[in-house]
Amino acid sequence: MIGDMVRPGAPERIAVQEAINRFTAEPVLAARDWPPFDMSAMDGYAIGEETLGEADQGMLWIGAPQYAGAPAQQLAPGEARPIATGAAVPANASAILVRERATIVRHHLQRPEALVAGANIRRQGEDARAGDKLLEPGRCISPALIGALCAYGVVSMQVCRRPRVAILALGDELKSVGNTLDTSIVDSNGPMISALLGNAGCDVTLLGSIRDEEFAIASAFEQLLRSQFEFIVTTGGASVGDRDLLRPAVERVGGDVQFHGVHMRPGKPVLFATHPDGATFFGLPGNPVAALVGARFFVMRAIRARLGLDAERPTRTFDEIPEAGPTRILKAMTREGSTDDCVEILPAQQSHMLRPLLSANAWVIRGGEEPSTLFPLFDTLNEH
Ligand SMILES: Nc1nc2c(c(=O)[nH]1)N[C@H]1C(S)=C(S)[C@@H](COP(=O)(O)OP(=O)(O)OC[C@H]3O[C@@H](n4cnc5c(N)ncnc54)[C@H](O)[C@@H]3O)O[C@H]1N2
Ligand code: MOO
Repeated sequence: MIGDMVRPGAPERIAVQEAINRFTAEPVLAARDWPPFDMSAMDGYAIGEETLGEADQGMLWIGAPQYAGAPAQQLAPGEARPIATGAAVPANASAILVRERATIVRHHLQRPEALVAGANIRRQGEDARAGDKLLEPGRCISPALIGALCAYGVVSMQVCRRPRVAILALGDELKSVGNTLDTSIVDSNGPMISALLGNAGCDVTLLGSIRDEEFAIASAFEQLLRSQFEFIVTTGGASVGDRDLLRPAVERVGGDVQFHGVHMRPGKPVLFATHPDGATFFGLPGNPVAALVGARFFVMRAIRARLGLDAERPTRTFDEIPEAGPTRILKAMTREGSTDDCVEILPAQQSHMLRPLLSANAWVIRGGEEPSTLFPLFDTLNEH
């Protein structure tokens, strides 16, 4: 449902150097050939066709060196031209003799052993041709892709705008990190969700906490809607207590609740709402692991849709017969190889227990009449 209700965002054009971890919104084409000209692959001597045969007693005179960045003139008859790696190869040169194989006698190159035509020459366009389609939409730009695109002459590209996300923690009891007494509750969810979504490429504004008052929460929402945040993510106040005021506040500002409550643990009270102005609300439960699960699986599903990406696929599906009852999302540790025996469900799965997160690297999703599946701890989006 989330995937159908969140649309891909508008693209923007950015410089290739700025594109790390951004997602392409349109195909990216090579702007020129690579290599852009016939180029020497070695430091050595450019030699003409007539010198390719067996070594003989003849000698070639040594011309002026050809360095990278200089245009290449034709070889003269009987010339062997010193050439640097990356330098343009003269049009009538047939091969490059590597420097270590060259025998120089009185400023002349002794005719070399037989060389194959084209030896040590990188041909223009052998890696990419101008106009080749390099990337489809929805590709994450990695450091390697930045290097390749620069070489292929790409200067800028259309990428998805970063999703703009506001994060607000609900709860009278919450204090920000560093401003706590021993008995205070630290707003740990805000920084955690901010880190998770920031890491996934979102433009995140972390707002801190707000007291449990419907009017105050609704006014904060009004302001966020006016500021055109696309995603308003809250934690806490999502359940059924007297002071759980998320839902009435969302409805007060015109939010349309699509679902509130999911048959799963942790994360049961999660809320998803849309707003006629285009914003999306996620109300995540206050219990820290429930908040993490909600951000990891529900908010990230929306972020994927917003970036034009498909739903995430599990890294593994188990043969296991599903249990009855709610879907369980279990912190797990996988070891190299990930065979059945290598997936350990960690102890202490309650949604206030953070200790298993110190070693977990995966989630096992079990129950809900589906085969059990395995997902990495975070959806970094990078492999797609
Ligand atoms: N009668 C029922 N009670 C509860 C139900 C239920 O179905 N019926 N569901 C339980 C489940 S499951 C969850 S999860 C929690 C979620 O409740 P809320 O979303 O309303 O969260 P709060 O009550 O505000 O807080 C719960 C817990 O989490 C701590 N918290 C809250 N915000 C933060 C934060 N930003 N950082 C760290 N910790 C936070 C808060 O202090 C509470 O200890 O409801 C159950 N109850
Ligand atoms: O589902 Mo609550 O999310 O158990 O902690």
